[in-house]
Amino acid sequence: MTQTVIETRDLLKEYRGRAAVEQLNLNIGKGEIYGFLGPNGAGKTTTIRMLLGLIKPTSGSINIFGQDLKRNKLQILRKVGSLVESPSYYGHLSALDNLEAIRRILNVPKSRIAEVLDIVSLTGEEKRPVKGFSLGMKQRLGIAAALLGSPELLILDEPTNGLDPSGIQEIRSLIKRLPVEEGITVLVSSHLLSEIEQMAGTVGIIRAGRMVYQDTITQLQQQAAGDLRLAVSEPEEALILANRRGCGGTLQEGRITLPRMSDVRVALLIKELVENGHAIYRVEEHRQSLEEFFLQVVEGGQSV
Ligand SMILES: Nc1ncnc2c1ncn2[C@@H]1O[C@H](COP(=O)(O)OP(=O)(O)OP(=O)(O)O)[C@@H](O)[C@H]1O
Repeated sequence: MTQTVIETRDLLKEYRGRAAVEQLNLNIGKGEIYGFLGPNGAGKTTTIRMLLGLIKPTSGSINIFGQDLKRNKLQILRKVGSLVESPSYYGHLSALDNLEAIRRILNVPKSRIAEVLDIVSLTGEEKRPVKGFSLGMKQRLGIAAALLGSPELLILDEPTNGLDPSGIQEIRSLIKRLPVEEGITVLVSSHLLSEIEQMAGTVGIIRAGRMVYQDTITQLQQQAAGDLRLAVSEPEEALILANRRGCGGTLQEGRITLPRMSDVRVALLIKELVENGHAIYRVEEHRQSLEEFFLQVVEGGQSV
């Protein structure tokens, strides 16, 4: 069984009596890339700040590496790297000098700087002043800084915000390599499903402070898969036959619309329709795009 790295129970954070995060039960397994999705103001940053011990939950519990964050904060946070909001630097200093300042605080070997520069593909750029870096390079330097302490868990809050497509691509491929090459578990937040879809194995969708969906990307894709549409010669009679088989179909614009069902059931239904003299003109799967599904989830129109 996969080891759990982050587990929250009924996490609640209130600001002046108003819940920013409510009944949040996160479950993140070791070596996962967990995509934490939600529109602006949904409560992602508030959750992340609680996970990093930057703010205290109003109630509920946070377990990281199997330990209670409240009781073992320092011990836990020593193994966590993070990038929350834009990283801050000394612009006039080089990437190397910026990393060196953090290295001294963390008291890690000097050789670690070259390692993290290599991981984020900034080797060769380390002597340039950071103020001349592109936004994407600055973000990568922020990730390098977060990796200096050889964390087991990396928490990134909207790391691609404001980046151009090539910057987004660089960060994405960097994040994807981390569990495989460095054995790091990653929690990455975003408000864009398209971005998370391409790197995360599991997603948690938060809406108005509450988790409304938490499962694998594969499962999310299956949920988004739509219904089946049949164009047949005698739709009314065909629908009666299908519903006698418990298919739960309806008639829409002269076509039979059926909820998602297994390939075997589809084959049996078609066979039976043909045997009963129906001509089948078309069998179509109407797929909802993942983005449409996501919007339905975050706008509250879909129960998942
Ligand atoms: N310090 C605070 N005081 C009062 N309300 C706050 C505070 N911090 C956050 N909130 C409120 O909590 C809710 C969640 O905010 P949060 O920043 O966690 O959302 P988010 O999902 O990270 O969104 P964004 O992507 O815009 O940062 C919002 O309604 C916000 O106004």
